Amino acid sequence: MEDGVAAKAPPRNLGGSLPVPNVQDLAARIIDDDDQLITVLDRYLRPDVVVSSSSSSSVEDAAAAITDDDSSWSVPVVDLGRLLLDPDELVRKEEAGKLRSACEDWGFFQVVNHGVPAKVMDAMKDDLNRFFKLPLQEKLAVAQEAGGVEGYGQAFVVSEEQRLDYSDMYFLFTQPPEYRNLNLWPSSNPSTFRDSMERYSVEVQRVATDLLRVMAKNLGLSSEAEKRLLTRVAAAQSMRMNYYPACPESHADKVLGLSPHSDAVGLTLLLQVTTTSPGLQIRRQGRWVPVAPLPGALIANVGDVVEVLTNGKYKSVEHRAVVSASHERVSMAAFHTARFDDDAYGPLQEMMLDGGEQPRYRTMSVEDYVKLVFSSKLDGKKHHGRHEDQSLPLTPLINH
Ligand SMILES: O=C(O)CCC(=O)C(=O)O
Ligand SMILES: [Fe+2]
Repeated sequence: MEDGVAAKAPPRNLGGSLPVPNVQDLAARIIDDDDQLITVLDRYLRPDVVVSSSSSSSVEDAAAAITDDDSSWSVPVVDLGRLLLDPDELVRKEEAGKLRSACEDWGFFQVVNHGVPAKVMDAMKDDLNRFFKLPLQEKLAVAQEAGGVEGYGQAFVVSEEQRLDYSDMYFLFTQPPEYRNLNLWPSSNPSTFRDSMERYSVEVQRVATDLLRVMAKNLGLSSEAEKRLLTRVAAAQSMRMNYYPACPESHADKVLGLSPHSDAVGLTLLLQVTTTSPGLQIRRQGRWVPVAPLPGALIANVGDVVEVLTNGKYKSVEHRAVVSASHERVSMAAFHTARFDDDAYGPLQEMMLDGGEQPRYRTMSVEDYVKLVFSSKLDGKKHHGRHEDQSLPLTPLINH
């Protein structure tokens, strides 16, 4: 992708999901009768999963799931204002050190003081809450089309046997503006949705870019390699908006809001739209660790693409969402990626040459990679992660 060249609309044949029931609608019609529930929720039940703390109704309860240890289980916090703007270089360096260890050791961190105006965040949250509260028929005005990935519906359902996630989602390409399919953006209800999304999207892409610049410095990349990192990781953006209805008490710990997965993108910035009800958990040292929503923060996480570009120095981390017995929950993930016409995802030369390392991941065209992602189910860490296995033949799909 050359600078200044107008982007073409994304390919329309990226794959799609099998149609599934609307979970918000299903939850609204559920009667608290155990026999009936088992039938209605059959495809959502996870006999193989122990969902701890899912029935907790408050942030405190979720945090309490990790009481035996201490703050070493809370996700690190990075202050972006301090990182970029503090007049004292030592302070900036100290914050950059925090970002480095967050990337190397956690793969997840909360970003505070990020400069996204509170009114931009609040308007986005309000419009999203309003959207999900609309009657089903109105939401279906922006429903996913058969074979498409954008719109209101579900993603990653590839078989009738698959266990389903207890959530609905609304997915849109947001950056560059040429990627937008405005037919799938509400125009009149909520009437401010498009405007809120435009403003929020620009701000969040700026936060991703700021973070990546410091990450490039932390990795010791040249300005050339930094540019490549930014093009591969923050040239495009899509939003996945998630709605998790409350689930009857007797079943809330038997379903999952979102299956364990790592994000198949460069860098994710997640907004916990609902801050009063926890749900996000990350896998760390074999345990599921809840991430308590910090009001106003964005939660950043390293995606599979950054893992590939850094040749495994920064690793993506598995996470999932659990549901509450008493509260609905809304979240919004901003995914940052390359543009579709960028050539390929693969380890950056500089990330290998420095340590004289071999590439540990295959190089794959961006479009093939995205198609692979959308045609699979969410199932832990995979895609490029799979190619880390040294026993796999390292056959580049395309050379570059
Ligand atoms: O709802 C959450 O907290 C997690 C959402 C998420 O992981 C995703 O949309 O990829
Ligand atoms: Fe995710």
